[in-house]
Amino acid sequence: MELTFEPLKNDLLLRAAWGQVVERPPMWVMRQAGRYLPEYHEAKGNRDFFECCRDPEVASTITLQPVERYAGLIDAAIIFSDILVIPQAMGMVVEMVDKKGPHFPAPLKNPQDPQYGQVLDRDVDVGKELDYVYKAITLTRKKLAGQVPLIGFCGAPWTLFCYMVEGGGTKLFSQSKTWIYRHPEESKKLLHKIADICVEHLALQVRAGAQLVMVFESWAGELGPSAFKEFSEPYLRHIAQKLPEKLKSMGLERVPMTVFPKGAWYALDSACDMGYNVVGMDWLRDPAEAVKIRGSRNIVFQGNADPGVLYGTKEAITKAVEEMVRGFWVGNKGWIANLGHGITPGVDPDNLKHFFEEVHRLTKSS
Ligand SMILES: Cc1c2[nH]c(c1CCC(=O)O)Cc1[nH]c(c(CCC(=O)O)c1C)Cc1[nH]c(c(CCC(=O)O)c1C)Cc1[nH]c(c(C)c1CCC(=O)O)C2
Repeated sequence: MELTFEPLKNDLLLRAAWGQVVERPPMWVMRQAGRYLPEYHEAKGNRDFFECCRDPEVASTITLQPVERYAGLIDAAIIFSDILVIPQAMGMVVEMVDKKGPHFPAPLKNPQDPQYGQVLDRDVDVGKELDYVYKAITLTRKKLAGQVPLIGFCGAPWTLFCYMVEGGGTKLFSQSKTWIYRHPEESKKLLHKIADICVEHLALQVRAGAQLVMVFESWAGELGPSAFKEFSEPYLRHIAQKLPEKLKSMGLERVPMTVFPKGAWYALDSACDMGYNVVGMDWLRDPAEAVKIRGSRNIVFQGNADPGVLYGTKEAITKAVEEMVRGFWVGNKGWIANLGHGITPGVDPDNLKHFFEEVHRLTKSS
């Protein structure tokens, strides 16, 4: 049951993500639909964040805002949703506290916490629980009318696990570390359960119209190399392996897959072998060094300017773009221009325009 939409007028992102030679690098930025845009606040009004995610009309409107503002420059839309919809689908309560971020009133305390057993045993009907995401994706594809491809996403198991046990953002990761270093087997059971739900959620997003999927491992950098190998990598691999199988069983074509193991600079080499087409990276990594590590593998990089450079001058932004272009843009392939993490509140939207224009200017004839 494949839905049909208007053909893509701009498929640059998809061609680049498959590793093809392209006329210029595609570009978009993480969190491009968000708080730095005045029109975002207008569309959101005084609604709660998750209320906006659950309303396909509002979610699609917000998704389209950067595509409209940066028309002709931006090469992708990313569905307005959140990584924390998976813990919600698993039965946990998650609130978004204004200016503070996500809050779980009842995080998973330890393996004896009855909620842990409930979350593990629960037979999650992902299609039903997250139906609003799929409706928002389908509606967004219709509204996009082929302008640019639509990206679907999920949080990676380790990152979602952190939120589920910490109850929100954290600097110490004390609960997450207590779990993995005191209860490794119980932690892995939960990570595995989350990974299976990720596969299902991504597959259903593709069925609804997502044309590339991205897995956000935002807290990868909290793990050292060996803990990453044990508590993050196996689940990232699981997703990359199972998603194409799942899509096939649903009669759907495969889509390019991106992994973003933020902060895990030591894992770049293995990230190139995890089964993903695209590997995202933050600004701690020098582009030319990353390209060296990749070697001859047909992996595409995504990133990686410091999002904070957008608080700077136009000259500073130009310099950051020049560094990326010099390092990443070799042989007219292998790079999707982006920031190294999400765009932050308070950035002047015109500075993002300058960022996009400079990527264009500096890559058009090379
Ligand atoms: C860790 C994480 C979350 N959510 C997400 C991640 C992974 C990426 C990353 O590492 O940043 C992913 C995400 N969140 C959002 C998107 C939408 C699409 C897009 O990129 O434009 C995406 C891809 C919207 C959002 N998700 C959220 C907002 C802000 C909501 C608001 O206050 O209006 C938006 C636009 C809220 C959110 N959601 C989350 C946090 C920590 C916060 C709050 C604080 C913050 O942004 O610093 C969890």
